[in-house]
Amino acid sequence: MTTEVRYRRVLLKVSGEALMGSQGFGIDVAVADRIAADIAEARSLGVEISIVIGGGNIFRGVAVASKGGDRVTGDHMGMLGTVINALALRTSLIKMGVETIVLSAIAMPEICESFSQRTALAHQAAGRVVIFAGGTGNPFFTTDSAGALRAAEMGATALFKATQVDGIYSADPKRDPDAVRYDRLTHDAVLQKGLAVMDVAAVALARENHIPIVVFSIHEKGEFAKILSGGGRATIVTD
Ligand SMILES: Nc1ncnc2c1ncn2[C@@H]1O[C@H](COP(=O)(O)OP(=O)(O)OP(=O)(O)O)[C@@H](O)[C@H]1O
Ligand SMILES: O=c1ccn([C@@H]2O[C@H](COP(=O)(O)O)[C@@H](O)[C@H]2O)c(=O)[nH]1
Repeated sequence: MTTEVRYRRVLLKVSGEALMGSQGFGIDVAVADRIAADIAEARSLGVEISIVIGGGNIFRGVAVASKGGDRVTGDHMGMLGTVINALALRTSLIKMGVETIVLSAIAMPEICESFSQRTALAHQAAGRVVIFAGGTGNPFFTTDSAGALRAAEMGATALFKATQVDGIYSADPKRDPDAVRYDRLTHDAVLQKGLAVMDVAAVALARENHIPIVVFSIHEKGEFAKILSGGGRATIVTD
C-alpha cells in the first residue's frame, strides 16, 4: 500500500541503548521485536527504510579511554557491538516477515556482507531493509555520524533518530528538569546552541547535504509511522 507520507526514503538511526530495555546491558529480545514491528508498520506505508544501529547497550570507546585505555581499541570494541545489535534486529525483522540484510563497514564475511554503496542501493531497490553495522568503520566517530553518512549515500530524504527522548531540548532533559522542548530547529541552531542530542559531525554532514533530522522517542509504539504520516511528536531539524 502507498499512502501520503512526509518522506519516501529514510535512514533510521536506532538507539543501541534502547535495545537493553530494563536489563541494564545487552539485548532484550522483546524490545528488539517491538522496534521491528514499528519498522514493519512504517514500511507498510510504502516508505523505503535503511537502518544504522548504535552500540550504547554494549560498549562505547570513550569508556575505555576514560579509564586510561586505548581509545582506538575501545572504538573497535564499540563497532563490534553494533554488529551484534544489527544481527539481533535482523532476526526480529525477519520474524515480522521483513526481508532484511546486514552490511558491515568492517569485513566479516562469515557473518554478514560487507558494505559498499552499490550493494546497499541494490538491496534497497530490491525492496529489502538494509541494516548498516560497524558504524562508519573508523574510530573517533559515532553511529550518529554513520547515520548521516549512510543517509547521504542512500539518497535518504530524512535522517530519523529514534532515541531515549521525544525530541531536542534546550539542555539534556535527563539532567535538567527545566529544559524546554523544540518542535522545529535549523541545523545551524542545533550547532550554535550546542544541543548535544547528536554529535556535531553528524549534524554538520546532514546540514551540508540538506537532509532533515527528525528526533523522536523509540519508546512510543507506532510513533515512527505516525510521524511519517504527518503526526506524532518529534523535533524536526531543517535548513
Ligand atoms: N539538548 C538535548 N536534547 C535532547 N537530548 C539530549 C540533549 N543533550 C543531550 N541529550 C541526550 O542525548 C541522548 C541521545 O544521545 P545518544 O546518541 O548518546 O543516545 P542513543 O540514542 O541512546 O544512542 P546509542 O545508544 O545508539 O549510542 C538522549 O537520551 C539525551 O539524554
Ligand atoms: O563510526 C563509528 C561508530 C561507532 N564507533 C564506536 O562504537 C561505539 C558505539 O556507537 P554509539 O554511536 O556510541 O552507539 C561508539 O561509542 C564508538 O566507540 C566508532 O568508533 N566509529
